[in-house]
Amino acid sequence: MATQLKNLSDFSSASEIPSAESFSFGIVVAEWNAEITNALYQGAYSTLLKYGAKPENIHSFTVPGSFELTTGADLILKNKMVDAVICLGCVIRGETRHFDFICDAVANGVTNVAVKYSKPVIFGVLTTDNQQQAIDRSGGKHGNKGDEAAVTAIKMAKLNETLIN
Ligand SMILES: Nc1c(NC[C@H](O)[C@H](O)[C@H](O)CO)[nH]c(=O)[nH]c1=O
Ligand SMILES: CC(=O)[C@@H](O)COP(=O)(O)O
Repeated sequence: MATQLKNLSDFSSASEIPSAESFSFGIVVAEWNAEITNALYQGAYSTLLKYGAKPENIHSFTVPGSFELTTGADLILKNKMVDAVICLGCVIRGETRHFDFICDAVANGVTNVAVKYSKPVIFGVLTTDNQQQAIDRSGGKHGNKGDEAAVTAIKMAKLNETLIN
């Protein structure tokens, strides 16, 4: 698996990460699998602060499940002046095909919201076969996808700023 070859929190050799000081962010977090999504949120929030974001410029909200992340992101961009939205969730496969429908809906949904508002909407959603894979990617041995989502949001906000000006 690709993630096993890359730590989600290792940016030591990554391209330069811009300062987040001038940017505002929305974070929308799914309540399903809260012990995982709370860890993703802590990773994302702390990473934004690490690269200079101001607490007052980080607007955080929760939604019931990952399926609602699309609507959450849309409502944030409709009502808040932010430079990027980070969507955090954890979808763990069950016995039925419900997993597939949620994952497809969220991936396509957040992409459509990003295009609708011409703003970066980051897919920080774990889509795993079991709980252990989610634990490993929310602060475990493979790092924290929340960290990765925050860095992606900073880089995309900078790109947007560069291309607008
Ligand atoms: N099973 C998981 C869900 N299911 C709930 C859906 O996301 C949605 O809230 C419901 O279908 C009502 O629209 N959500 C997750 O985030 N993770 C899961 O594993
Ligand atoms: C991803 C889901 O919705 C899943 O947790 C639901 O479990 P099941 O497919 O066994 O109903």
